[in-house]
Amino acid sequence: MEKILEARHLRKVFQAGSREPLLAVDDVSFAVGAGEKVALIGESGSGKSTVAKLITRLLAVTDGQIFLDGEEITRARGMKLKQAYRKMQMVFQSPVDSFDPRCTLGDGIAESLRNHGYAKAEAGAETARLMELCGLRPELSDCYPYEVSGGQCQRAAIARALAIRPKLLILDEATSALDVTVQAEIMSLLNRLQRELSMSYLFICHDIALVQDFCDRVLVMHNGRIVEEGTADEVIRHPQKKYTQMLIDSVL
Ligand SMILES: Nc1ncnc2c1ncn2[C@@H]1O[C@H](COP(=O)(O)OP(=O)(O)OP(=O)(O)O)[C@@H](O)[C@H]1O
Repeated sequence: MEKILEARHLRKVFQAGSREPLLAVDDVSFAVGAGEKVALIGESGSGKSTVAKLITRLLAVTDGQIFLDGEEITRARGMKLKQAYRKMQMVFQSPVDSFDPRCTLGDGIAESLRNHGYAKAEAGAETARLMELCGLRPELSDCYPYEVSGGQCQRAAIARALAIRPKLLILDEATSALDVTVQAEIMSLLNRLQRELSMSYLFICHDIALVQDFCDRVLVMHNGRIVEEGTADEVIRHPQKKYTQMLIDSVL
């Protein structure tokens, strides 16, 4: 399978003032294939978000390499990083915070399109199409982030991430702040979008039950390392590590 993302031996050490250095990510290697949905799970503090931030270049790696669609982006900056963001987008846990509170949802999505070369009129039409694709009524385009529900705002954040047709979507606890029904709606939206647009997902969450029917492969993270890997069924039915069993017991 063609690889859209490859992380090789990633390491991240946080060094804050006089405190002991903290090894948050320790020799993490994995790949995400084209069209593949991979889950990265683990308890709070295991290093999942740090991995996401290293891959999206929001944090600099201490060591290791990152390849996106065959090209190394480990230290990409400027134009090269902008080009990488055309292929990879991220959706965060708190959709309201990821939008500018002074802009409507429609403006937020259109801005992303404009940043990537769309003319104003085209951006308006494409925003409407994306909102429809993500199950949002057109009139919500004029709402501010704090005027809509968490689920609607997360759909808008997904619409914005899709604006430039990325090959890879990194979702960091993207449904964790939503109640169970809305969570299920967003998972079903993500499933539909994946089928229609053949994207790859790196789905980061602490809840193994959520990814059970959704992801092709599961990576289990503990203390900064990937300790187990397999299909969701393999990992859930035959966990190899006590830690994975504990994660399963806590939710299933
Ligand atoms: N900017 C930072 N500076 C110092 N330490 C950090 C920083 N970001 C994260 N850490 C530490 O790195 C470790 C891993 O954190 P990380 O947020 O990646 O875990 P996580 O698995 O995503 O947890 P959560 O789901 O709670 O976000 C934790 O011990 C955390 O306190």
